[in-house]
Amino acid sequence: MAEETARGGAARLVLGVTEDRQSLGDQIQSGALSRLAPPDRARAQRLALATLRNLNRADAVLKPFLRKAPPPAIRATLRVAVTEIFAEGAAAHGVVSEAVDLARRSGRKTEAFAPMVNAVLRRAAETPAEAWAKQPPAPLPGWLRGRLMSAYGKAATLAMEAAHARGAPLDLTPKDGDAAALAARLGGEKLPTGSVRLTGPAQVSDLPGYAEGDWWVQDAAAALAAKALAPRPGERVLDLCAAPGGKTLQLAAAGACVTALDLSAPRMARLEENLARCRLAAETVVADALTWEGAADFDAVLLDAPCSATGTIRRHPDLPHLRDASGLKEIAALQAALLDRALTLVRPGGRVVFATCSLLPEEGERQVSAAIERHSGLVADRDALALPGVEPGWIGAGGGLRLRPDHWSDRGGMDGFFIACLRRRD
Ligand SMILES: C[S@@+](CC[C@H](N)C(=O)[O-])C[C@H]1O[C@@H](n2cnc3c(N)ncnc32)[C@H](O)[C@@H]1O
Repeated sequence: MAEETARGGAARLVLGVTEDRQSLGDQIQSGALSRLAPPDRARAQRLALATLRNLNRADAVLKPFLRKAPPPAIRATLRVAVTEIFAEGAAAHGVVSEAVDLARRSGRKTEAFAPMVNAVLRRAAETPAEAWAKQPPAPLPGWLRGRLMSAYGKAATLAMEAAHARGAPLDLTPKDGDAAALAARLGGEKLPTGSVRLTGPAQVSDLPGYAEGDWWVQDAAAALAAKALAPRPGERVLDLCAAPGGKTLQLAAAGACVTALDLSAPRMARLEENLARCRLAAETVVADALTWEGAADFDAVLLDAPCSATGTIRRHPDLPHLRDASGLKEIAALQAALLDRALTLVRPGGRVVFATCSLLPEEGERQVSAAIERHSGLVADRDALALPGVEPGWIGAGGGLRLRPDHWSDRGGMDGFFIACLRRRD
């Protein structure tokens, strides 16, 4: 497939996800868009994300005009083209002629399909816009949908699917905590929880204050974990699964003495870059949290555990194509082991914040109830979750904060997250 245009790059990314089960991140990191200039690279990514969020709509618009399934590369080109026309409002003429060109230039196998691409897209482009709009949001894969239905019911699950289709705005955390000033500076919205939200496309590194490290990108839901830990200046805080460091930055900005630990050296290198850009300091350790022999007297430990990442589908629409339920048991067992480990590293009376960017109770509520059963004297501190902007209904019976993509649906949603603050009473 030709790569030298943003549309070609987008089709290649979509194909990589749907056919090769390769994440967008991995493809981009391994150079899938390296032949494009930076603005086209960004456009290719945006278009691939939009296409993956709208695959069912694209397929519904294309279906009446396809007599049989086209080869995967052609299908990806068609899907990207109709997404650009219907979701982004691009002029059909230019989109169709480039898609035909792409088919022609992409190799012998696809060349023969160029006339078909032309005929199908010309007719599909005439489809009334309502045919696109009336399609329901893409259903989640059965393994995930079933679990969400059991946990939250049908209406909430459909609302989450709708939130996934809408995508995610860009949320920032101000280093000095002054969300009103940052919102005014960048023309964003100050969110009730203290993050700043920007809508519309933005090149992050071009925004005022990026180079100076005045803020960092962090979803509003993710920002609540460090807020629940409420670090005080001078407190010794361990960030146990720290990279790439959004929460480390929050803890350090609050004046805590932070030890940031992560298993992954490349991810820790990104954490160090982030600290340097924001002119913040933390001790950094590359180690396995399960075997690391550190001091066991931290005032607080933040455990942002590895998880299914099902709370981040708004920004990672490739995820439902890549994951299935296999591995869930293992990751839940790792979370329990990490939580047990975190509890050994905090001083008596200290606190452990457990967080995952997952929508699944087995990676959230059930982890906390099981830990409380395993450890006498351990309690979930509900008061720690009574933070500005947190609605009381988001705090569950077990004392954990359940955040979902359909929360704040009128202001652009939030990532799915679970956060609990545990205290050792021994
Ligand atoms: C959800 S991410 C952390 C995100 C981070 N807290 C932030 O706010 O930017 C989970 C991290 O856990 C790390 N990890 C996984 N297993 C680990 C282990 N056994 N010990 C330490 N870190 C681990 C991964 O490398 C990954 O960076």
